[in-house]
Amino acid sequence: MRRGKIVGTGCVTTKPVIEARGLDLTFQTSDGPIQALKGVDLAIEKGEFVSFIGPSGCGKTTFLRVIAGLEQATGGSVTVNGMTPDEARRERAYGYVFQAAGLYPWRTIAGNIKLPLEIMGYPRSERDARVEKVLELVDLDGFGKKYPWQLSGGMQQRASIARALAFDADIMLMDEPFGALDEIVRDHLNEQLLELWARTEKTIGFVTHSIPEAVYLSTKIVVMSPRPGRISDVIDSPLPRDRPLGIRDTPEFLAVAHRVREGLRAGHAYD
Ligand SMILES: Nc1ncnc2c1ncn2[C@@H]1O[C@H](COP(=O)(O)OP(=O)(O)OP(=O)(O)O)[C@@H](O)[C@H]1O
Repeated sequence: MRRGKIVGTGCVTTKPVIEARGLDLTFQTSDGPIQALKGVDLAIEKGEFVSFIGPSGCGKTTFLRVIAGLEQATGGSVTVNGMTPDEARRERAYGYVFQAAGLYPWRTIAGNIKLPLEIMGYPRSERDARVEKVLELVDLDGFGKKYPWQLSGGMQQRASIARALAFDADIMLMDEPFGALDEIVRDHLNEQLLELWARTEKTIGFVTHSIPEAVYLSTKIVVMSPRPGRISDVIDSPLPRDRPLGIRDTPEFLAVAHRVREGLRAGHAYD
């Protein structure tokens, strides 16, 4: 059994869904080694919404890619649902959302969402049922027959989230999915993402540059600093899970945002 509960002497402990221990990653480049991650320790529990925030080059994307098995660590370990990242990738343990929506322009929205399911050999009826379900989850029901260019940027990004949801994995890894969108659209998508998270109870890892976005979305905020990339603070949010956008004006929210900002400032002291 790869995942689940460890039952000890009368107490039940749930294993973290994602766990990194002493994680190092050094890229060998023609200009010499680049230490992208150093001594990263982190445990993410089931159902958490974890944001990674830090200045450019601090290793946020690299960390997400290591979790996803798209980069190999050069030291330490990572487990995903108790598996190596490579095994977890093969078992489709996560959905991955990239910075750009990356939809094929010659395929309809439904066709884009279906593509990975087709490659994996899912039967047609199953594919159609899944597409309908995920379009509804991202509030795009009725848009399956449209082409990407017929949708706004925010809708395209929602379609790419739908594509990542199609395998119904428990984990979603999202690399700055709303970075290119204007603030009003972003606010709306943040609200929708929280609703989606509440409905599906997924575990989410989310990269962002935005302090308000990190604080609004997360149950845990991981502040990272560069050269070498490491974790400088981990903040467990005291905010309730049910969060109207107005929560951003409350003293509790501003206190968390202040701590994130302080963590980022401390990280910049390495410059
Ligand atoms: N494939 C690679 N080969 C060599 N160096 C790399 C590679 N990928 C990332 N790096 C380097 O590793 C460091 C961390 O990069 P990474 O993209 O993870 O940072 P980031 O925090 O996500 O940055 P940003 O916010 O700009 O996306 C940077 O110095 C980057 O140049």
